Amino acid sequence: MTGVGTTRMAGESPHVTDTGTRVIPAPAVPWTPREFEAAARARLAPEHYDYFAGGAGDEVTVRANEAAFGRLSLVPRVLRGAGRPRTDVTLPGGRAAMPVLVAPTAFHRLADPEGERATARAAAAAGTVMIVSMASTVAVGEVAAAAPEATLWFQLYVQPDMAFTETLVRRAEAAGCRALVVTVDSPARGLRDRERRHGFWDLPEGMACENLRDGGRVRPIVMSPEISWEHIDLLREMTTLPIILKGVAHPADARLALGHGVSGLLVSNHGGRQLDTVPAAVDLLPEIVAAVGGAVPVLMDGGVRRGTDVLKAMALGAGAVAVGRPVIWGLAADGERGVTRVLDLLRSEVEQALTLCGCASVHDLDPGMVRRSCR
Ligand SMILES: Cc1cc2nc3c(=O)[nH]c(=O)nc-3n(C[C@H](O)[C@H](O)[C@H](O)COP(=O)(O)O)c2cc1C
Ligand SMILES: CC(C)CC(=O)C(=O)O
Repeated sequence: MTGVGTTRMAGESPHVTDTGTRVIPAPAVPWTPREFEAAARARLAPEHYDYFAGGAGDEVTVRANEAAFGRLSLVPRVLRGAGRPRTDVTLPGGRAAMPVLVAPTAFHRLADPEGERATARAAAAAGTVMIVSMASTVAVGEVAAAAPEATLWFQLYVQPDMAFTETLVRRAEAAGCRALVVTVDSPARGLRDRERRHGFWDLPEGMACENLRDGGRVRPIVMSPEISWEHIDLLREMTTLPIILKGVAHPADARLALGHGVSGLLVSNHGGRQLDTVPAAVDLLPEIVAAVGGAVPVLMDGGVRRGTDVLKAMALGAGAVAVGRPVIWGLAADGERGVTRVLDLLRSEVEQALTLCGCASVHDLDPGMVRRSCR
């Protein structure tokens, strides 16, 4: 007889097979962040599911991000009497109750009519940071108004028209955003076959990138190969907000960034959506952490799906992690409630994994608790 757990969700009835094994049927409500994907897929138009799920090229990096966590093992410590662990962290833009942030992702109204408003309310309920995408389908000021308790950071693609970039920065400041996350891995848009196959180029009628409004029109997002460190210097002069560079992958760039007044780095390959065959984000992390030498916090995103993934990244030196697709899946599956549940699952998994590792907080994690296995 295999006891699979003591809690059951409404509507579930364990039954016994003729071999005597107790079977719990697939839950009506997803129990893990990964299980939300199927629920979301069932509700999304195929072209929108593929936009959210897909990546660049052969999606080598999309797969690598999750697979790399599977190749890392956690080695717990015992008998430390650590008690119930704390999960809160201090970040450049303030504190968060958990080390899992909402990564910037575009077009939330494709997933739920409330769009980014719903995501922000769920992030506020979880006490975590939502990084609002510049390509949000609700203007950042309205996101802030819908979730006054939320801690928001604003993600920016520097626009070659620096006067308009300044307009975007002022909109983020006026909305109360506490940091700017400047995405630097996008001098061009990634080559995404799934989007091309569907001919997914535009948002449906009545939906737009609301932050890009300029008079009577909505500007297109320009991804320009002309953007350079000079633009980061201009941004640094433009605002007192902490600047976090998102998408740094090479340790040489991490070292360069330190000379440009940044308050943090977010190691990321854009969820495998920009340059395909970039290494898994968690595999890039140790070299970047070493290059930065503690000068600024290093965050990471890409492939985080479990509390144990969060611990692995933090043991390797991340100050926090962010999740992209799991939040989208929660939003598409069940709106604000779905995002709340995804974040709550991740928070409780982090707490449980810290307990099992003998840690009183994320500060007790260290690289010696992570091993690379040959799987
Ligand atoms: C549908 C989608 C839209 C995204 N939009 C943006 C964006 O507007 N700006 C940005 O910097 N990154 C964007 N990203 C990348 C995420 O911020 C993040 O790097 C990535 O999703 C992390 O990987 P994960 O989805 O495996 O958690 C997007 C990712 C996805 C999946
Ligand atoms: C609208 C896009 C620029 C958003 C993005 O970064 C992405 O789809 O990965």
